[in-house]
Amino acid sequence: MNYYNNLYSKNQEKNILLPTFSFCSSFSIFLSFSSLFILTKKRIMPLVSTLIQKTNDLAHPAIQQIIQLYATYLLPQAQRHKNALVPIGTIAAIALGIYRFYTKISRAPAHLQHMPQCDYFTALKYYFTNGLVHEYARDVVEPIRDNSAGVYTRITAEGWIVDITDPVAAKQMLMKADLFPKSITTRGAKGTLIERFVGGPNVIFLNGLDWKRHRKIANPAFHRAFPVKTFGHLTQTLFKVVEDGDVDVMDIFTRLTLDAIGTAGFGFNFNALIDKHNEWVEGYERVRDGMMKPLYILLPILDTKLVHWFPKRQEAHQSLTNFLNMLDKIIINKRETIQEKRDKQIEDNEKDLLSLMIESEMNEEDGAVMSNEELKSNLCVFFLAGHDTTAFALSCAIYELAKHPDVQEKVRQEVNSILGDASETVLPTVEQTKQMSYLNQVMKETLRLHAPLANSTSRTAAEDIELNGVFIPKGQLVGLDIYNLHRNPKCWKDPETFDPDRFAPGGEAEKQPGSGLAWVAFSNGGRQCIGVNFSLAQQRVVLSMLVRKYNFEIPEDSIHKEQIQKRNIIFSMISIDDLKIKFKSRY
Ligand code: HEM
Repeated sequence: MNYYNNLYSKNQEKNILLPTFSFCSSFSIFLSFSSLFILTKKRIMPLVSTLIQKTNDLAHPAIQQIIQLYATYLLPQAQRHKNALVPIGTIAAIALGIYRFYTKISRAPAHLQHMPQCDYFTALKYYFTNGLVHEYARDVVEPIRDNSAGVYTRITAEGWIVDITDPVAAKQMLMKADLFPKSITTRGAKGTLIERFVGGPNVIFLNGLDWKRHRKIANPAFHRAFPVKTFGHLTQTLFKVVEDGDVDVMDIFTRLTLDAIGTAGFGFNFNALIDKHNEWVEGYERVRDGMMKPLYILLPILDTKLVHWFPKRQEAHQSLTNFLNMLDKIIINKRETIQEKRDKQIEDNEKDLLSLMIESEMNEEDGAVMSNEELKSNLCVFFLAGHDTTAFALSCAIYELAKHPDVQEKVRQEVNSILGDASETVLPTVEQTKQMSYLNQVMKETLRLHAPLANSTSRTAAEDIELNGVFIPKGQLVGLDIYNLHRNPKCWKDPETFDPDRFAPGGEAEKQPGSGLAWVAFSNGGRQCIGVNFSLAQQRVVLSMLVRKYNFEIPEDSIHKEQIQKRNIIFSMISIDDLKIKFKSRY
């Protein structure tokens, strides 16, 4: 643990707040010296002129403008009226101080200057204003990606990170999980909303032996849980809620996936599809929305010691406490019922993930266990990682089907050939969904263009290492830029075009250059998404039932007509505002 703490503190030195403090102190010193010079009035003019010239050569255009103003208007005045020296000197000192501040924080640290860097302020603006993903990619990342080894650096709230957009480098990183442990900076500061929800001991953030123990207990649950009946019933409920006309797909799929993860995760029905204003749904939304506020990530003290100043924030904390208390009770009850059923040898059909994890722990021969606290923390991350992501994937799939009527019809024909074309609702079985190969291609191509996680969580290089020939120093934060890797023209022909045939047998996806990884929607290697099959099964059931029941079109006045307007939210998750699709019943 000490080892990770050392890496942590090393990374913290690169946090964006620290240069601010260092600026304040160096600026004060600078100001004192300049004032001293000015007050003694000794040969001040030649010194000022030299400084101006030197700074002007190096400075950013904005600073150059300030210097030009100073040299054109203020300096001549100063030469005429000697009394004006003090204020003018102070302005000069401030301008130079700003320049120093700018260069100090906006340039990547020396050990990263051998790789391309994203513009600092553009990156910050994107982060804090929930910027549009495609604009950021087009203006900032693409020029860097296409003219480099696909390894670049950018600033984030965690500090300077090295991001990967190249398939070979991606493979090198993902296949050496031990050399790239998860960074603990991602968890958030102690006591914040984020940290209380997902920062506990769970499979997403743990490393080493603890991670292995969690994964060992959770893996069997995810290999056995294919609750297709649950997914089918929820889709039937969705049919009752949706009316013909413009449907906000993000809204309905977020509600459906919330009910799915509640029911299939730990046997709790949020009832979000039927009643989206009930206390549990609204409570969960308060927590989710609260976690997306960058201000509290940047200034965690507002979320902890000073939280009593912010009543809305307190409400979010209270909702989280209610949710965590509810999970505590569920876990205790589940342990008791499972033990009872074991004693009476009663078999359940579709078991939830929590039951399967408790059973897998009971079956462990080498005695690996998970405490109730650990079980709870894992349920929280299954929640966060599993429900918005799948809702996003479903929404984008329906969008692409609406945009490409030929693909929509081909999927419908395939599904009808398996489930029958009678005008009635049919719940597919696991076996039937596995036969839907074209639907599967559509899902994969959707996840390529619209990966719900635009970036992986950050890792920390455990030693000096090279990625695709680029040197990465020990202790450096590293991550996958999934969005820009999935659109890398070195891997994909016409990467912006939606083409499910890329994933046909023998298609482009199977013929990737080198031995890299160009499709990593669920990551890969030891730390691949544990919920991949759970999510894919859910998508197959929901999409196959929807294409049989409805035709889809993009409304004429949609802001997404040409391209989905995706926004960066938190943890590199992406959201879409107001994505409406026209639904028309077929029966
Ligand atoms: C379309 C849906 C989903 C996508 C695109 C997705 C994507 C990902 C990605 C990219 C990672 C790797 C993150 C990293 O290494 O930084 C990941 C990890 C993970 N995902 Fe998912 N996920 C999805 C659904 C789910 C579901 C349904 C669950 C659980 C119910 C889940 C649980 C997890 C967990 C626990 C991890 C961490 C695994 C580990 O580190 O051992 N995900 N997911």
